[in-house]
Amino acid sequence: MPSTSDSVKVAVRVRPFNQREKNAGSQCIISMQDKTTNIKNPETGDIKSFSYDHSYWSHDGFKETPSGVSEPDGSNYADQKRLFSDLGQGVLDNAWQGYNAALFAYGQTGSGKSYSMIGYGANKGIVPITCEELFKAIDTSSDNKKQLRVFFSMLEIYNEQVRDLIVKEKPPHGGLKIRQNPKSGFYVEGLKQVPVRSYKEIEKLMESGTINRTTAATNMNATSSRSHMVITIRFEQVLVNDAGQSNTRSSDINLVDLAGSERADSTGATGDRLKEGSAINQSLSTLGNVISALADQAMGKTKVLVPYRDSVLTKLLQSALGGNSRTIMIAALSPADINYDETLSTLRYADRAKKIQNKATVNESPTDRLIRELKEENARLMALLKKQGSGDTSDIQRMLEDNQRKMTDMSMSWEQRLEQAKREWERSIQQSEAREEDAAFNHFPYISNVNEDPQLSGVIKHVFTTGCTTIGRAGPGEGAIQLRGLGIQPKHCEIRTDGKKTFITPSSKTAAVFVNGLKIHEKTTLAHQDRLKIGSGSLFLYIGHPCERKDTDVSSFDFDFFMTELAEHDGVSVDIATPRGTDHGVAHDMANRMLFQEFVNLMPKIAEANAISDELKRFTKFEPIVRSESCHDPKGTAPGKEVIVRVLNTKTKKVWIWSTNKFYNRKDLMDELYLKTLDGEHVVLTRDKDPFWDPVEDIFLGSCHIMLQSVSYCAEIDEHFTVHNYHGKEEAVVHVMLLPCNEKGVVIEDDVILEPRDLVGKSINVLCKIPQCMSVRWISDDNSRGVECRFTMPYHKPAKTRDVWHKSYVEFEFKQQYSFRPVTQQILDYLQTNSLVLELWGKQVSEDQQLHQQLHQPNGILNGDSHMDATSDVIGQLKHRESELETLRTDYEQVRKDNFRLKQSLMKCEEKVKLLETRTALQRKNSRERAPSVKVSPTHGPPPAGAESEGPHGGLDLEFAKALRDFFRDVETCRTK
Ligand SMILES: Nc1ncnc2c1ncn2[C@@H]1O[C@H](COP(=O)(O)OP(=O)(O)OP(=O)(O)O)[C@@H](O)[C@H]1O
Repeated sequence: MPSTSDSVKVAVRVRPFNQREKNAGSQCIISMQDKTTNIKNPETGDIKSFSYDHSYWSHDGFKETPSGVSEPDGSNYADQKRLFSDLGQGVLDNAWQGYNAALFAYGQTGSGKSYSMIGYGANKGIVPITCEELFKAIDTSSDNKKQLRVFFSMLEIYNEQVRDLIVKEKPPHGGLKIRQNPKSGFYVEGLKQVPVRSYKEIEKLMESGTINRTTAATNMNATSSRSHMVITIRFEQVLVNDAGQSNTRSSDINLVDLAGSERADSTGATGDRLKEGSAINQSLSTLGNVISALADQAMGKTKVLVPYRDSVLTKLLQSALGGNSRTIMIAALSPADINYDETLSTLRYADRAKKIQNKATVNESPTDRLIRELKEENARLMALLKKQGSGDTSDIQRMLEDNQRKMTDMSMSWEQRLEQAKREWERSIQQSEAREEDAAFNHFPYISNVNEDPQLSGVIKHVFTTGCTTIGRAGPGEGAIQLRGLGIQPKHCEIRTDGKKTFITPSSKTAAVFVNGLKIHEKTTLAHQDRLKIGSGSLFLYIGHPCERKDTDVSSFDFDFFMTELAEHDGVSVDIATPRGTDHGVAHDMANRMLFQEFVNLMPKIAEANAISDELKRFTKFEPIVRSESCHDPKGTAPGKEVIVRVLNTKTKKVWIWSTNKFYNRKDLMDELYLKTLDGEHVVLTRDKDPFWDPVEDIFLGSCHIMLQSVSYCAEIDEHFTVHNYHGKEEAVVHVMLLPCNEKGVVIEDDVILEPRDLVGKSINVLCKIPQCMSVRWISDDNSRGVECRFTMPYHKPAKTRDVWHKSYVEFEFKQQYSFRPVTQQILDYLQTNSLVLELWGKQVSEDQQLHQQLHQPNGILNGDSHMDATSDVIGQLKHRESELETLRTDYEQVRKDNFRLKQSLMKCEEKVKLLETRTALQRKNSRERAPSVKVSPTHGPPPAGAESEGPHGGLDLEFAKALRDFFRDVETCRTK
């Protein structure tokens, strides 16, 4: 069979700026010459260059034809046609020759993967063009002796579960199973492979697959950027010779749109004790590991283990990566400076991938031989089944059924298979056609879904005919739209239209409905192109009555638009996104734009986490905060800002501060937990696996700046300073004294000097006192919080006051003497231009301590109405502890039983040994007394054949042999246990 050794072909493509990047005034950091791609570090100006098989410039230099196709404007702009002729055509040629082919798109969310693979509107991507061209070639093929067959399948991998996108129904619990065939490798059991006759049919299947994907994504709270989509086109050429023998040449073309690469590795979550826990990105990180291992192998490293088995994606694509396939990878790049880190990591990833060597073989064999092989395989499996007896044979049974199905398929004529598929699929395809026709979008107002992935936007539409429509989680009924997204209540809101006007009304105070970024509480009129957010993440664009639709272009109302609008209503843009051209310089300007982007990306995830917490009754509230570094900076002018997440347990009142990376990691785990609950699993988590829980920690509450200039003049400071928190709000008032003193710490009054320079070479002594802190907001009623002050006097070690608990008027009674000896000009300069930063830190009692306190407080937790809240809180915690204890008890009980059984077996064995010893001695004695011609049974091992019929004492020998056998079996059982 012909085979070729080929390295993976790699192409990179840079897209135009998106609206958000344009609004932020982004700079393009990518440039290309021929096959080389360069990236510029926006902060240092350093340039790194990479060379690939193709470098596609699609950033600018294009014009749009009247039909909406982007074409080069006399420039080197790489359009969709060029990508197809460079990459897609090769895939097709390979398929005709019988080679497997694979095409991957890799890159961060929104970098243009789907644009290259699937395309948008008139700009069709490689997948549709390849399918279209395949059918064009099939239709013009004049070879009558060849039968050409095409099969289509489409699946999605999310959270290591496989879903068939062609099937509307929910996949079985845990998703479709991955099985391994000793010859053909891994495959998805029960995945529909639909025989198709035309490109039109593929288009319909892709359309319905996209609807299924969108519905699943909204129901499961899974944005598509977290899932992988694999489309497989199987192309078979069956050649029948004059003698009627047929030969099948086949090719699997795998077209893979990968999840956004920004979360490919969990290193970002360093420092989080649960960083290894999540499976959501397992496929993507394993893909990276597989590519690295294969690249190492290609560079001559030996003993490299390629971890294909570590994820669903890499199992399914084993042949595409280092196996029997010709493979192409498209790395999609954002041009914007704010995405520098991510784009650089994509370029590095692509650089590694190009080293991989594949060994593609033509898949060709006589059909009869394929059937014969399947029959032989089944005969072998049957034999195995018999041998296995009553053991677990489900895997063998499944393989047998699978082979049987393949044989039936092969023996059916192509026409019969098409007919069967037609019957199966036509109804559902017709239904979706009918739905569109019936929808009457042209006559009535409607809402159209908006998704993070533009491919999934505008896929689901709900029309409002005159009257009232209820929206909610409750089952569909007359005049009802069922939405299952997060934070949607059974009856969430209603939309009423009277033929001219449309109104939306939330059904309760707690039902979250936002119109154009603003939360509404009462009946609100909707206007054409209004943006709706229902619950915590279901986004829709409202399309008004036909008479209102003056502007029909809705392309600008994408996910970004929604998020930016919501963020602006939260006051985010004003605070953190300083407009370009302000006096902070380019670096600061970029930092602000990055911060704004990070905040906007974080907001919807925070809303989802809050909704999950509500639904799972975890009493945890997440809040994004922009932390200014000036809080900790002695000059108070540090421009740096950082987005962090404040986490509050509303029951225990414990607070944590998480980095955004830690939050994203925990959010993955929350998503997994939520999915399990949706699947009907009752999950009891111990604390060490709980994404909502962490041990208590000290919390930075705020700081105040005390100018040190007075110290350099030996002037006293005795003032009350306001401690401001991250929001700039008053957190407490602290009384601080910096009093000039002598070396013994005795305060010197009225000895201010006029010229600090005179102090050079001498000493400054200062007594620092922090007597009290007042109006501390942090202190709660439940006696579980305390505070302390921390600061670092310049040129001295960090210091802190004592911690004081449960009081909002705190007496620290702190006193410490500091000396600057000898005073240098440098010290004086520092004192004259800097401040002492006094930080107020919140302390928290651990939950276990709190529980203990509550149990032992004078009135006891179980008495009195005033303790109701504390009581239910403690009872909740006790129940949780009890369930953990119960799990441990069950485990312990199991181990104890096993132990008991083992001991019993051992005792039995010992008894048998004794019995056997006695019998052996008796037998020896007997045989000595008998005639010497009588055979003696061996003392070890089973008796020889025919021993039962020997002599008058055969019965005793038999019993003896049986006892021996039992003995050996028991010893064996003990050993294996
Ligand atoms: N070459 C291009 N020319 C014009 N527009 C492009 C190009 N590439 C991408 N875009 C636009 O950028 C946006 C994001 O692209 P796309 O949806 O393909 O990203 P993605 O990487 O697939 O994102 P996701 O991970 O969410 O699926 C889309 O609006 C798309 O139209």
